[in-house]
Parts: sequence; structure tokens; C-alpha cells
Amino acid sequence: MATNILWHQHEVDKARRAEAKSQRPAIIWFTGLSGSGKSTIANLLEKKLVEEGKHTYLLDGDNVRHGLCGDLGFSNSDRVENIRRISEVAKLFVDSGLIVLTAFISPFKTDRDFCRSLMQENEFIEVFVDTPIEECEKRDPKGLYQKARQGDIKDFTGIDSNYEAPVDPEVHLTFSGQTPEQSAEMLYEMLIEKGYLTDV
Ligand SMILES: Nc1ncnc2c1ncn2[C@@H]1O[C@H](COP(=O)(O)OS(=O)(=O)O)[C@@H](OP(=O)(O)O)[C@H]1O
Ligand SMILES: Nc1ncnc2c1ncn2[C@@H]1O[C@H](COP(=O)(O)OP(=O)(O)O)[C@@H](O)[C@H]1O
Repeated sequence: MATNILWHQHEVDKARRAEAKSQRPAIIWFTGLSGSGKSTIANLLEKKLVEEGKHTYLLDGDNVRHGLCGDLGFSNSDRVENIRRISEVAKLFVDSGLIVLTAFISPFKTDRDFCRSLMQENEFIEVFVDTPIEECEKRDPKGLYQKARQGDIKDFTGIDSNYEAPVDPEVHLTFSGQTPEQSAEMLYEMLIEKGYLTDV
């Protein structure tokens, strides 16, 4: 609880920082099962945005869990805390004027909605990477599904831990055999079409 702590209003604020970067800061929040393609697509999208001169930062599940959230595991309560910390960090990055991309399973709706509630209108763009578990398991890029099926990993999302699919995400990316590059391009087009990546 932040008792006896006052918020300090600095002269250079979010609007000024965004103006200096000529962009509208936002969070592009990827959610989906392990192996659905969150990191791959977020990477490709970030590359495209940077090539266009945008200022970005990609917060990635595996990387954040080495540092900021290195003390957390995969129980429901640890996942809640994981997403809470990431949401607060993402909010600070948005305040700095950046376009933040996040690639976390973020399996629970209330946690994603918590992050949405921290942001202003149109700053939180939820991207549901809707790849069926059969496809994720076939890909199994880290061999984790195999381990989970063998019982070597407990609480694995989609197997013995719940994934709550977004009800009304800003972008719903379904998989129908396309390459990662095609998925990233589809996403980019949808973001443009919906007016999320306009300059200040
Ligand atoms: N039990 C269990 N369940 C799910 N995932 C597991 C688990 N154990 C390890 N991993 C690896 O951790 C990555 C998911 O971390 P996240 O921080 O995105 O998870 S969460 O949002 O807190 O649910 C996830 O990475 P991605 O594959 O990038 O999603 C896995 O590689
Ligand atoms: N259309 C696609 N979009 C994203 N990834 C794809 C696609 N098709 C195949 N893949 C492969 O699926 C895997 C997804 O892994 P990753 O991006 O780490 O997923 P996540 O971050 O959701 O766990 C990668 O090996 C990637 O090359």
C-alpha cells in the first residue's frame, strides 16, 4: 500500500515524450498458448515497426522470467503476480512514449483486463494468437508439451492449467497454415486498418 507517498508530476509528460517520438504510445498485448506464435510474431512485428522509425520495446515471457519475475513459477497465483508486474512495467514504458509489445501466455481474463484498466482508451491492443493446441503441440518448439504429457512439468497451460480465451480481443489471429511472416503481415494490416498505429 502506497501510504504517505505522493505522485510527482514532472514537466516532461507522456504527451511530450510521445510527441518527441512522433507516435502514439500503446501496448500490443499478445496472448495465446505456449507455441502459438506470440514471440515469433511479436518479433517480426517489432522489426517492421522499427524499420518504419517507430520506437518500441518487446517484453517477452521467457526473458522476463529470468529477471524481473525470476522468483515466480506457474501456480495460478504466481501467474497473476507475473502479469501484474509486467502490466505495471508496460505502463511505465508506455508513459515513456514507447509502443510496447508483450508476449506472455497471460491465461486469465481478469489479469489481461487489469492491464487494460491501467491504460487509456485505445492504448491496450489485445492480440489473441488463436492457434489450436493440437498445432502448438505438434510444433512443440521447446519440447515442453512432451514433458507435460509425460508428467515431468505440472500446471502446463492447456493441459492441466486453464487458458481463458479472450472474448472480444482487438485482433483475433487465427491459424490456417500460414507462415510466421504471413501472420505478422496479417496482424500489421489489421492494426493499420483499425487505426491503432497512427502517428501523433
Ligand atoms: N507450466 C508451464 N505452463 C506454461 N508455460 C510454461 C510452463 N513451464 C514453463 N513454461 C514456459 O514459460 C513460458 C510462459 O511464461 P509466461 O510468463 O508467458 O506465462 S504466464 O503468462 O505467467 O502464464 C512458456 O513460454 P512460451 O512458450 O513462450 O509461451 C514456456 O516456455
Ligand atoms: N504462422 C505462424 N506464426 C507464428 N509461429 C509459427 C507460425 N507457423 C509456424 N510457427 C512456428 O511456431 C513456433 C512458435 O513458437 P513461439 O513464437 O516461441 O510461440 P510462443 O511465444 O507463443 O510460445 C515457432 O517455431 C514458429 O516458427
